[in-house]
Amino acid sequence: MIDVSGYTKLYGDTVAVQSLSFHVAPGDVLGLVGPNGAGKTTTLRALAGILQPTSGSIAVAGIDLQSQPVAAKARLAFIPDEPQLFDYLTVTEHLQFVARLYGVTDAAPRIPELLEELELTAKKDALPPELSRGMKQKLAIACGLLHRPAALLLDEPLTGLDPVGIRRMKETIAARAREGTAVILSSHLLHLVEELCTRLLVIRRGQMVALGTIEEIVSARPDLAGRTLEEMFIALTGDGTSNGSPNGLISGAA
Ligand SMILES: Nc1ncnc2c1ncn2[C@@H]1O[C@H](COP(=O)(O)OP(=O)(O)OP(=O)(O)O)[C@@H](O)[C@H]1O
Repeated sequence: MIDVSGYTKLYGDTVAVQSLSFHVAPGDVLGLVGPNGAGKTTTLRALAGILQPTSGSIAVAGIDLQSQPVAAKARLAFIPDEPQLFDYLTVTEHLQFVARLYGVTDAAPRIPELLEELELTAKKDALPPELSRGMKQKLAIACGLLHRPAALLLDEPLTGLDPVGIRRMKETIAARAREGTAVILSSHLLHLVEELCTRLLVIRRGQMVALGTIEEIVSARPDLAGRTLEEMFIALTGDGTSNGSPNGLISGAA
């Protein structure tokens, strides 16, 4: 569903991401984790078609993002960590606008369903400046889900949500995966990653250091057995990793 091959991104002389290759199948939730500056946002923005790769290729639902950008983008949704909304459109108008952009034919019943799922019904006529940070985040996610994307890209999706909102958001993400959406979730919240993700992609300084299920990663690094995800993260991304070569840590690469 999402295929990345040799993705590399340079900013001038800075190598932000180097030769990243991975696959996310329908129903998979891939946790993209790494320290600050590791290249997670750069990777998500490339997958969303916002950043052009320096080299490599990306396909969504079998459609090449560089040669057919509009068709590929029509199959995905990218929810950035900062919600991008229109100040003069109400909550409902946002969804109606997105429905027209993406040609969603059943928007009339879908919009109230999504507003209910994301607990926005009471705010359906509000403008973004009247919404809290968490409500803005929920609206951005509702807009992303309206066209039933085949690939869902989420950058820190829980920012600003209250405990009930967090639980509902986790259910929303898990429900989309059960329906066959390929999900990539980038977060520093390792408990979220552990709970929702079927596989992990750990990057450090733009390079992949581990890919696979936790079991696959542990089988490539037996010294990580019995460790918490936080301890694994520190061992995989710290400067003093015990086995030296980052490439030796990669497991289950697609
Ligand atoms: N527009 C840009 N111009 C130059 N360098 C950039 C630009 N955007 C990102 N970088 C650099 O690319 C590298 C990867 O940054 P990126 O934002 O992808 O990291 P990240 O993993 O998302 O970090 P964080 O967890 O802090 O959000 C960093 O070294 C960063 O300084």
